[in-house]
Amino acid sequence: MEHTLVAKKLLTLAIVNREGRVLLGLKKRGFGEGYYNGFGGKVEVGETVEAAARRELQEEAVIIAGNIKKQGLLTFHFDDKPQPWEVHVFNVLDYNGEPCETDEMSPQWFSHDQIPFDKMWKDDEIWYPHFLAGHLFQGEFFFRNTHHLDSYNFDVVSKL
Ligand SMILES: Nc1nc2c([nH]c(=O)n2[C@H]2C[C@H](O)[C@@H](COP(=O)(O)OP(=O)(O)OP(=O)(O)O)O2)c(=O)[nH]1
Repeated sequence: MEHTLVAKKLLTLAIVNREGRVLLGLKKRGFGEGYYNGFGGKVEVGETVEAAARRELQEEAVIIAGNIKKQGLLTFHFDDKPQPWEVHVFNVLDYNGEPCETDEMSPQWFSHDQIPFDKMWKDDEIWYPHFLAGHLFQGEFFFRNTHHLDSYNFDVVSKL
C-alpha cells in the first residue's frame, strides 16, 4: 500500500467580540469572496500562529489586537483541494485603532443575534454559538465543490 503525507495549510481567523457585537468583514476578493468573515489568512514561514493572527488583523482591518484568546481549531477538507486547511480561531477581546476598509475587507459590526449566517461559510452557524459562549472547540468539516458542507464532527473541548 502507498502512503502519502499531505501537509496541512495553516491559517488564522480573528473575530473581534466586544459588548455584544462581533466585527466581521465582507470579503472583497479571493477565497470566500462575498462572504462575511473574521479577519485572517495564511501563517508565514517562521511566524507563530498568534503573531500571524495579529498581523492579518492589522493588514485586513487596520487595528492592533490587545488581548486575544485562542478558542477554536477547525480543519477543513475539500474534495477539490489537495491539502486540508487548519484554521486557528481567536477571540479578540480588545484592540487599538479604528476598523477601516481595506483592499480585502469591508468591516461591519453585527450584534450576536444578527450574525448574517446566510452570507457566511456553512460551518459557521455550527461553531459561532460556542465561540460567543466562550467555549473552546474543535471541528472537522468536509466540503464538496468548495462550498457544499457534506458532513462534520464537532466537539467542545477543555483545552486546545
Ligand atoms: N469563518 C470561516 N472562515 C474560514 C473558513 N474556511 C477558511 O479558510 N476560513 C478563513 C481562514 C482565513 O482567515 C481565510 C482564508 O484565508 P485567505 O485565503 O484570505 O488567506 P490570505 O489572506 O493569506 O490569502 P492571500 O491574501 O495570501 O491570497 O478564511 C470557514 O469555513 N469559515
